[in-house]
Amino acid sequence: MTTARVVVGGAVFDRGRLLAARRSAPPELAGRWELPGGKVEPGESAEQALVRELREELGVEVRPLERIGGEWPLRPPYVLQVWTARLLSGEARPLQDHDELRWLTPERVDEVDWLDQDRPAVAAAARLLAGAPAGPDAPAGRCEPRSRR
Ligand SMILES: Nc1nc2c([nH]c(=O)n2[C@H]2C[C@H](O)[C@@H](COP(=O)(O)OP(=O)(O)OP(=O)(O)O)O2)c(=O)[nH]1
Repeated sequence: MTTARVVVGGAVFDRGRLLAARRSAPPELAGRWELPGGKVEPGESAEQALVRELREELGVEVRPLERIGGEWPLRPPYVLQVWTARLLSGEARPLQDHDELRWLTPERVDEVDWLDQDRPAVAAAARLLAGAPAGPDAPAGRCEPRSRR
């Protein structure tokens, strides 16, 4: 049996909005929107990987807050786990893997064509951002709905 490898996605919050990133590659995913992130490397925690990936891909510094409950299969052996994160500094730019970024308020989160595997986590993130309970799989603690920088 192959061990699952984790891809960590970040539900990045800033001033009441969620960051969405449009993939530019590979061809089968290009044009669809995701929670930016990437593969967790050996010896790294998911939070460390998220901080590294968002620095590389978007040029921002974030602080991971908490994991959104659940895990979603990607192409084997990868599974997607999602963490909420607060934007600490930098202005997000599509430096790598993406060709467009958008900051979405919770009401407008459905405006973009999310990858199917991201949709449950995006819905949970939008509920957290709106200050509502995130459902049965929600993390026990509350996530700060709005960042204060
Ligand atoms: N980052 C990210 N990847 C996702 C999401 N949903 C989803 O299906 N994927 C897929 C796309 C890729 O096949 C894989 C992650 O690859 P990646 O290209 O973002 O990761 P990486 O930066 O570590 O990749 P690499 O260039 O080092 O190979 O997971 C998501 O929400 N975030």
